[in-house]
Amino acid sequence: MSDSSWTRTSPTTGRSPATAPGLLHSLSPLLLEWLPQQRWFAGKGRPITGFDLVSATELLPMGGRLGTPGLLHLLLDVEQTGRRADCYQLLLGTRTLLPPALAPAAVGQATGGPLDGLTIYDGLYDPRLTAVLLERLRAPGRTGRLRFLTEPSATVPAGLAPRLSTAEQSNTSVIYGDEYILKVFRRVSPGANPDLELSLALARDGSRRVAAPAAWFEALELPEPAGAPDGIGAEPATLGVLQRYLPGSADGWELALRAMDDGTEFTADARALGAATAEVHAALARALPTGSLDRRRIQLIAATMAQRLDTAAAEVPELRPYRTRLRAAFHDLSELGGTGARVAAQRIHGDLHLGQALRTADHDWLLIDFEGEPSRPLSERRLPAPPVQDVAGMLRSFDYAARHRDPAAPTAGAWAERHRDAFCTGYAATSGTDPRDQPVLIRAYETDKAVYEVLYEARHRPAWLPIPMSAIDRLASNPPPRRITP
Ligand SMILES: Nc1ncnc2c1ncn2[C@@H]1O[C@H](COP(=O)(O)OP(=O)(O)O)[C@@H](O)[C@H]1O
Ligand SMILES: O=P(O)(O)O[C@H]1O[C@H](CO)[C@@H](O[C@H]2O[C@H](CO)[C@@H](O)[C@H](O)[C@H]2O)[C@H](O)[C@H]1O
Repeated sequence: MSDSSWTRTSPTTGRSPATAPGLLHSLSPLLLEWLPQQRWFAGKGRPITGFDLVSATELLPMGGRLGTPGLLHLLLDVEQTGRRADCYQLLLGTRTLLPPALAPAAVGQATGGPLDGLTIYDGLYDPRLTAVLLERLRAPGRTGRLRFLTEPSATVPAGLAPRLSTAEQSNTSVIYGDEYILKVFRRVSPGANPDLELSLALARDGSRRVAAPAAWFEALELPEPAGAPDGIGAEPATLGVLQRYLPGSADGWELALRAMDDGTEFTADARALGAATAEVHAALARALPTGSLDRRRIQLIAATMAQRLDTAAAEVPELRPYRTRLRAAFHDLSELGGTGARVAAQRIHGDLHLGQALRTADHDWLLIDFEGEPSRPLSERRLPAPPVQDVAGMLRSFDYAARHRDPAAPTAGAWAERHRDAFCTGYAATSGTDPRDQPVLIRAYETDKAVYEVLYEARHRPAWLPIPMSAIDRLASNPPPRRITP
């Protein structure tokens, strides 16, 4: 590969003139090694073949006095196996000397260009830099192509102490003084990120089921890379959201596992979570556009699900013997479309599972992370969808919790059934619509989710593959969700 492929830049980048020349040239060799090691890097296993600098903004001058860090904001298109893959957001710190506490954040030492001799590191690890970011978020306005906005009803105090979140996550979050949490999106697409769009709509509707956004930032006027289906474009791209932090909260996954391990019941919580989910759905339907799916759209969804099954089966051989029987669920969905039935659709969470529900210190359930399924294009994630998709996600999650220690444990099936049932009962009592009365829809969405999970586990956690495989086995023999309680 020629050196020039590493230094190619868009002619219309939003970088500040002081940082542009040679910037990518000196960073490329470091990023080539560092990026694939990051948890949030989505293109693992495929070689990086080029970088394209979309924008570069100095938030704090680089190469200042000895010991003074600089902060450089980058949007970087990564090309893999010769095609543009994703755009990533990097907040790079620069120092002449890296203190030992920041060693785990090191990216490497730059040679040549404007960064020559400086140590480059992930700036989100550095409280001095994340304190600067909070100050920038508190003051609405523009810096280069970055725009910082605040929610008028929120007052974020100055000087809150930052710390990097240690949660396992797809993005990177910084907690400020136990009052606010800033999620910095790593993979960036044009348009409002549904995590901001939905949380804001819910908070403005008065919902207490969401951590209210107080400030956010976005990228403006970015060039559309040639031939990129989901590249950075004319619409502002959400880059980060500062939301209320819920100290002392625990997520539904931890709580369900604890209950499972202790042999205690979690059904009252499951019921309350079903009710909370129904409340969120009602608020989303009030606040954002709704619609109904016609025959063509239902059949398209069914065909897409069948396609995803084929893709997963091509990669995971364990799935192949079940393919024909699983397809029946998608066939039935398609037939449902053929009957002329219209299915109500609205904005939904899109990737709901127990880890996306936080139980506060006051035993109230809130939902977080409205980003949708990260592997799907943003445009698709923002379409109205049947709320039963979220219900199916949560039902899958109770099954995961039950089978987490031993997928074949004799008690697992009954535990899962009781909690799935309690969730549906809570949902039905609040919404007036019982998901168990939509067996074709719920079976199709549950099957689609289980297929997604098989692929997810095969790629990320192969030891967990038996968990969704046990569901595949069950779904292939077609029992619709059982109603235990009325
Ligand atoms: N508002 C909040 N209050 C307290 N903890 C939170 C809040 N939002 C997120 N978290 C914690 O951070 C973790 C990751 O958040 P999430 O939004 O799921 O990030 P990602 O989309 O990067 O995976 C959550 O599992 C939870 O532990
Ligand atoms: O955390 P994300 O929103 O990025 O979601 C991805 O990772 C999840 C695992 O962390 C994965 O969820 C699956 O495992 C969970 C237990 O760890 C379980 O509760 C979920 O039901 C199951 O789907 C999720 O699918 C994936 O998109």
